[in-house]
Amino acid sequence: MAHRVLVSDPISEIGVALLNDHPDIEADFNTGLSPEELIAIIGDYEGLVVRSQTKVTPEVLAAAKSLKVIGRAGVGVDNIDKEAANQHGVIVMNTPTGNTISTAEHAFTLMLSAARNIAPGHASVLAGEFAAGRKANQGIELNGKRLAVIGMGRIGTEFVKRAQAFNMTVVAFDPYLTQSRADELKVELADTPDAALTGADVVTLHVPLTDDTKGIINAERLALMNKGALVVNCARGGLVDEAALKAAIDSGHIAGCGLDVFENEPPAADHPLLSLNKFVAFTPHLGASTAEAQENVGIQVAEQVRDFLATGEIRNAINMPSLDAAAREAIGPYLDLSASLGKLLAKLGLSNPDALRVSYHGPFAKKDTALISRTVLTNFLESSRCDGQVNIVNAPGIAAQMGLELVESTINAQTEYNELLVVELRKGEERFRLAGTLIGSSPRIVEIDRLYVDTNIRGHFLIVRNDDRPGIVGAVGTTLGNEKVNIANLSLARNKTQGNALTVIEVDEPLSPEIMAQVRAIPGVTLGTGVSL
Ligand SMILES: NC(=O)C1=CN([C@@H]2O[C@H](COP(=O)(O)OP(=O)(O)OC[C@H]3O[C@@H](n4cnc5c(N)ncnc54)[C@H](O)[C@@H]3O)[C@@H](O)[C@H]2O)C=CC1
Ligand SMILES: O=C(O)CCC(=O)C(=O)O
Repeated sequence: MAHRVLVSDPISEIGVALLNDHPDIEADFNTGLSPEELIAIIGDYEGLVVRSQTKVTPEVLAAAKSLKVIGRAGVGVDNIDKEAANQHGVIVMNTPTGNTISTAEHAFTLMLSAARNIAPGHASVLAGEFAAGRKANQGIELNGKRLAVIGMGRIGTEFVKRAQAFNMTVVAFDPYLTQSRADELKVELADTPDAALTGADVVTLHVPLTDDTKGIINAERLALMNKGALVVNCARGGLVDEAALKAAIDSGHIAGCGLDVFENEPPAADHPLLSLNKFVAFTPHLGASTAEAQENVGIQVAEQVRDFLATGEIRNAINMPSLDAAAREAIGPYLDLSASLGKLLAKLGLSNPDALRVSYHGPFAKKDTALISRTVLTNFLESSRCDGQVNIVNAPGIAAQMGLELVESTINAQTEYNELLVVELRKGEERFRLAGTLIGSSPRIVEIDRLYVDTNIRGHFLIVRNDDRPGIVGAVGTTLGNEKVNIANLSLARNKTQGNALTVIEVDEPLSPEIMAQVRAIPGVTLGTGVSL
């Protein structure tokens, strides 16, 4: 059956066509839906493509019983309830690069427009007040002025390049900007927003709206800027305390602002900032509204959603490690191995563990291991809980609710294998571990509870713990033979000091409870588990 995708905001036609061109995808373009209308139909769809108009609320996600992926044609995902998406196991992807240049150009335009009174000057010409408009609208030169940039990601960096061409000096605050990158970009690195704003003539914002950044430009910080400064916001409305900005402009300390975004969009007609008529430029969230940007993000979002639904490839997910074709090639066999190790841990390991530790021995460091660890966790939880609610997106949240800590470690000590993946359950002082590796390119399980085996990762298995004395494995084999169960493979391991042994028998079909009961009744068998991986 085709994967159904709802495109609920306008994206470029080429994006919708890309989705529909795939034989396994059926896309419906249905925009302008009310929240109730969206809730009524979302249950039919596996994919949802939005821009910023559609609000993906917890109520929408609760109704989205088949939804697997939300694609945002743009950067900011604040219109999508990430918590609820995680809880429902829905991957959220954005298209981080497609609108960078358009948005940087727009922000720069707002700075120039506010500085040179383009909007009030334009209005005066239209009103037939040429001379009066000329007299009233003397501007501010940007040459040599100090620019503070809050957020030096993709858009911030592009803005800076343009500002440097205008001979502005730049100071930047971004907690993830290193000194060496700041040196490379020829910007002064500030340790705090306060340090960036002190003595600045212009501030421009290029950060996502989060609990940390909400209201990042407030009355105290505006007061740190030079008299006559400008505020440019082409990121998100909630970043600026609008009342504080209006008060600072009214007081004459701040000259004006260029805003593409407002705390509530559209702003009310009587919004206090809209009454300003000098050093202002307002646009209706147009940062990414160019043909080029919309084509870029429309194509990117369609390709990402299509590839995820058709092949499982994950690109630009904000709630999942990425798995593109190259990464899949590098870690694909380990994903298969980690899924089997997770399931086996659930069958053989400790009940109610406190921690699941995933350790990487050998040159794993060059691989992106986050997805391997998450695959172990997901399969462990899925096989332990049987409620069908666990998936790779919500597994960390479910583990946290259960009080199960996922611990990852990289171990440099040499093992007899080039790379060894060890998964271990911990409960107080108790430990239970499994290990696997690649032999050639084949994933193999090579250790069960510190006993060395060599077995496949897929198939039906009988795992027997028994006293290490003659005849027991033979008796197990006879029981299987009597029941016409074919043995495909057998791996034996023994612990001489403890006098016990472990046998992993691969069989052609799942073992019935009756056969398992017969196996467990064999004298000397201490544990018998049937597992299908
Ligand atoms: N007006 C419009 O139409 C558009 C608006 N946007 C907005 O612009 C924002 C930035 O976009 P990009 O540059 O592409 O994102 P990005 O992810 O490349 O850059 C964001 C930067 O903010 C930094 N950051 C995060 N928290 C911070 C904090 N507390 N203080 C300072 N820096 C912090 C990050 O380290 C990162 O470098 C988006 O989140 C979106 O909200 C993006 C595109 C269009
Ligand atoms: O035009 C749009 O879809 C809004 C773009 C935007 O705000 C973003 O990409 O974060």
